[in-house]
Amino acid sequence: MILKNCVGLITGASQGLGKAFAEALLKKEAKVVICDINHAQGADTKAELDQRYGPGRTTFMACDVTSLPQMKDVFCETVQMFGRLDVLCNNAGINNERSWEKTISVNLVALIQASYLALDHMRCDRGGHGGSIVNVASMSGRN
Ligand SMILES: NC(=O)c1ccc[n+]([C@@H]2O[C@H](COP(=O)([O-])OP(=O)(O)OC[C@H]3O[C@@H](n4cnc5c(N)ncnc54)[C@H](O)[C@@H]3O)[C@@H](O)[C@H]2O)c1
Ligand SMILES: CC[C@@H](O)/C=C/C=C\C[C@@H](O)/C=C/C=C/C=C\[C@@H](O)CCCC(=O)O
Repeated sequence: MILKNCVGLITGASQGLGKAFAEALLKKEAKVVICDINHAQGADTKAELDQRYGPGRTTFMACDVTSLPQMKDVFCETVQMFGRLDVLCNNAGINNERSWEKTISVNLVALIQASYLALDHMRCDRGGHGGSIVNVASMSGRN
């Protein structure tokens, strides 16, 4: 898949699978926005990816995916900074057995909200270029 100069936004990408997805896009010469609730880890990861893949290709935006105003800002800043959005990866997820409401809010509601926001920027009839939305799930979701 040709991703050169494409722009990907990955939620929960300060560490773990999200960080690995960011690296996969950077290796294909895309630009990446990593957004995460963990400011310190996000800043460290941006610095590490800048060193590995060159400056100006990775941006960190601190946000809580369950906050619609924060997510609206993340999408607007992404397009202002890089001029386009081609890939959204809804990766942020938690496994909080003490609060099923919070788990549903992060793993499901935020994913749907972010997907609608992405469509606003990707839709060809609204000035976008189309794009792809990748949702990360779990076998736990089947049980
Ligand atoms: N690791 C596994 O074995 C596994 C298995 C099945 C599914 N998954 C799914 O893969 C995804 C990534 O998992 P991982 O193992 O890399 O997890 P991880 O805990 O290492 O990383 C998740 C990231 O999401 C961020 N995050 C959490 N809540 C957030 C919020 N409200 N707003 C913004 N960012 C938030 C965290 O700060 C963290 O950086 C998750 O959706 C998880 O459910 C992982
Ligand atoms: C229970 C694992 C998964 O459903 C939820 C993950 C939520 C947050 C990510 C991270 O903090 C924890 C990951 C833990 C993974 C544990 C075991 C995995 O090997 C399970 C793989 C099967 C699957 O859930 O798809």
